[in-house]
Amino acid sequence: MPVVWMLRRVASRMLQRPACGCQAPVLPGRFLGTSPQQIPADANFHSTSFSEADQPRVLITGGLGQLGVGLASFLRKRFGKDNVILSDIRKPPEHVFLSGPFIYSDILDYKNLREIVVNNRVTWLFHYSALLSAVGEANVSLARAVNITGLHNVLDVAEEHGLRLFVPSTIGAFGPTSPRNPTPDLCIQRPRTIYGVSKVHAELMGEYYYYRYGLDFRCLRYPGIISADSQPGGGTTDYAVQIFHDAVKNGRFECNLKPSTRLPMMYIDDCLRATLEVMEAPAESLSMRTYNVNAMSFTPAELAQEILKHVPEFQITYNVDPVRQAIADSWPMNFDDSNARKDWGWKHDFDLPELVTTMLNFHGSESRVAQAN
Ligand SMILES: NC(=O)C1=CN([C@@H]2O[C@H](COP(=O)(O)OP(=O)(O)OC[C@H]3O[C@@H](n4cnc5c(N)ncnc54)[C@H](O)[C@@H]3O)[C@@H](O)[C@H]2O)C=CC1
Ligand SMILES: CC(=O)[C@H](N)C(=O)O
Repeated sequence: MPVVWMLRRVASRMLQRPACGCQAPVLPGRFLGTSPQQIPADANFHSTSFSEADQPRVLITGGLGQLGVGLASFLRKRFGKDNVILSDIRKPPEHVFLSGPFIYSDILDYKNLREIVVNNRVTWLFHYSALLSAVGEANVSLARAVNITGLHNVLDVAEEHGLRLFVPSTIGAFGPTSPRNPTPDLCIQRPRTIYGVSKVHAELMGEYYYYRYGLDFRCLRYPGIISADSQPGGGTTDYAVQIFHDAVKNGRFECNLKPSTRLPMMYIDDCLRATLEVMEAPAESLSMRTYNVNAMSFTPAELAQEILKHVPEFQITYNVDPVRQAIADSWPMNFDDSNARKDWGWKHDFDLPELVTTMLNFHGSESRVAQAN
């Protein structure tokens, strides 16, 4: 039986490997047993048009959070609607459900994940499921399960099926003993949150699978991401999203970080573009598998100053949350992303003034529509 199993593994690997163009792997990750559970495949998934046939087949885990829906829409424009499957453990809102393939996927259920990858011939996986920094501190055991055990499942499925795998890391993968201004790619990483610890683990495991098995693992350390049409999921940088909503709606905002707390930030359009660019970069251009990416860096006071230029009556007050403040005080103030710029040509489009104009325009037009209705 072990001989049959080994042959099956070798054959399936020969068929799967070309998708990423990596070295042949050395050892299998997990036993490929049969699963009693069948997920009915959505008819949409099989209706790939001729022109879409040689595009990557993408799965996004944890896709209903702040970033996943935007990523799906961005990738669908590039690869075709039916080639990008959004997944999560939550029920999608109607507009998301109607916008393209959606499937239930719990990353803690290894067989379920494997079945989705196999049934839909997935070739690229964007692993977005996670508990963020503040939520993670409030529920350490769940954060450990989702961010660490879940990652192990994803790594094994990706390795077994020859996927190209993107896992986002974060400025939170650094800690108080890291150089903070600026923080380079390679330096001391001793984070003090379960979120940060799990992300350092993800970076190291992904790189280990790359060197050991040839897994095409790619990882960006995102700064705080600012988006207009999606809510943040419980992080330390959330204030920089909420402030725009409150400025337009109420003309005031209560900030849970001190006015002088400087953190690296990025507008979502830059974040999604960076993610696709690193996934499409030729393997030989990547001197590393985990890169810092950055756009801007500001404090709540500086952000409020910029908003005041557009909303003269805007007022900011401070009611500091000690948990979030302690986390922010241990994170980078400025992020050195020179390796990403050098290796695969990373360049951001949005600085603070463009960010503020774009965010206020979005919320302004939303509130005008609401008033008109
Ligand atoms: N939003 C940001 O500012 C930043 C995000 N990142 C990373 O980007 C990724 C996406 O971030 P967001 O969209 O902001 O996160 P989010 O917290 O908004 O969404 C995470 C999603 O994971 C899902 N999830 C939780 N448990 C799951 C499970 N067992 N199986 C499947 N899905 C599960 C949740 O339902 C949620 O929809 C995360 O890995 C995060 O660490 C990194 C740095 C900055
Ligand atoms: C920067 C992040 O990783 C996230 N937004 C958080 O604040 O936890």
